[in-house]
Amino acid sequence: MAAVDVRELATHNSRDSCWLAINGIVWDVTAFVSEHPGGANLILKVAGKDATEQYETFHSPELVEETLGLDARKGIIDSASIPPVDKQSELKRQERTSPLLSSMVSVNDFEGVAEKTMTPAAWAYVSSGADDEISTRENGRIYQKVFLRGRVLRKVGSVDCSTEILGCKSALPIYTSPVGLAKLVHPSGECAIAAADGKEGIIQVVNTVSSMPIEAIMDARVSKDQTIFWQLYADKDLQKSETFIEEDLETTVDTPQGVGIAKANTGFINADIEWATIEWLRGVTKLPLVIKGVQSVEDAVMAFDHGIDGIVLSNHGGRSQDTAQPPLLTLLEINHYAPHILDKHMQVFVDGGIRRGTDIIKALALGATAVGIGRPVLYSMSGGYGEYGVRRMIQILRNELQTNMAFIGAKNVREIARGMVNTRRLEKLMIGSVRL
Ligand code: HEM
Ligand SMILES: Cc1cc2nc3c(=O)[nH]c(=O)nc-3n(C[C@H](O)[C@H](O)[C@H](O)COP(=O)(O)O)c2cc1C
Repeated sequence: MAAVDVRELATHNSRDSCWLAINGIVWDVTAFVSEHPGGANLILKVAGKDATEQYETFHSPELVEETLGLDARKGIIDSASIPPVDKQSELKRQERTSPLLSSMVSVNDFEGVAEKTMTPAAWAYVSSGADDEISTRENGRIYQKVFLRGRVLRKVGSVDCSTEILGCKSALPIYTSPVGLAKLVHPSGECAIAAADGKEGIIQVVNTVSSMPIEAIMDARVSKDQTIFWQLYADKDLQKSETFIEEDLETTVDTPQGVGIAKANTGFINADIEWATIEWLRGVTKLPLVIKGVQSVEDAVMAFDHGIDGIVLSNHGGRSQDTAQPPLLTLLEINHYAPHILDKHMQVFVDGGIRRGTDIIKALALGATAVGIGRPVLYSMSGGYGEYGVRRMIQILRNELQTNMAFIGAKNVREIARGMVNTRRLEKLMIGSVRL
């Protein structure tokens, strides 16, 4: 490849002619600028420059080639002439300014560290919700409106929190939800989560647009038997998704897997997913299928009738549509209008605002198999804590869950029963009638 002079690169700094250097290679992105799913401005800010640091904050190394193709390469640049960013010393600075991990005693403690140590852009990206952030707030608040009804004199002895999620063993009825761009928070990104989850015996859900390559995440597992679930954002070109599932998911990835499917609106993502797409997916893979983002009892019943293996009641942490109802309320709807779908072939998962062991008990009492933890995963790896922070966060939840299961009179997760929660204050918030 031809050598490109840094001064020449600098002249291609506009929408009309836009070049970037990434890891020493110069790319012509002129045709791509206005199609960039992250927005044209992000690219234009680094036009004519070495964009490696900004690019790597959001993307895996191979994405540029996959997206633009080799023809978009203009040549090689001597990236040694560009002063490197010392990521290790930045991490050391964060470690020095963060409190001792042992002083973190509740999941919410990590949020305070994250706010102080994350860059303003990362903090805004992770902590924010859509519009007025009403759903983000209400997701958590709703758990405070449910009261526990413990049973006494039940000889609980030692409490066993383990369960099975889609046929895979999990030490706790929790999993880490897919959270994009973990690398924004810690250089090990999703690899730190994989290692922490493996050591604590829980399952990680990884999304299509993870910030670390899937191979690196798989290598970060503690053993080949560690389960990872994969979330698929179906491509506009369904054939691409089919090839991905057949070639990458079922062959490269060699442990028991789940596939999740989510609907969203950015660039390459297929926003036309319908129930027929689910039938297509069922034909493409024998892996368990989970639909994430179910927000009504009507759709929960549709999923059940389509033979889906699991649903995640979720409004994506209030990040998509503001004022979407809290997932716990959707779970209550299912209890009220369609209890026949609980405890059958389809498992129900819930996420959004879960921060306490008692929150987990409340969701399980209403029929959830397990709950997803989103933002706390990223908060707990901030401040330079990485894998150790995520482990501490999981351990805090485990301790709270064990203690509260003993209080409530349940020695294992199957003994957490509907009668152990009083949901009276929520019932007036629930929709008055539905047509199923
Ligand atoms: C030529 C270089 C680039 C290519 C080919 C590219 C490609 C893409 C693609 C395909 C997506 C969709 C999601 C994904 O697959 O990750 C995306 C999203 C995004 N990109 Fe880039 N990108 C480039 C450079 C950059 C740069 C330099 C930045 C930041 C300064 C950036 C920031 C983002 C952000 C913030 C998103 C949205 C992520 C989300 O909402 O989940 N990209 N980009
Ligand atoms: C930074 C960030 C990125 C996320 N990215 C995705 C994603 O790519 N796909 C998805 O289905 N959900 C995504 N979510 C939503 C989470 O999977 C989860 O549903 C939500 O965060 C749960 O709420 P909580 O953060 O209150 O625990 C993201 C959440 C955050 C905070």
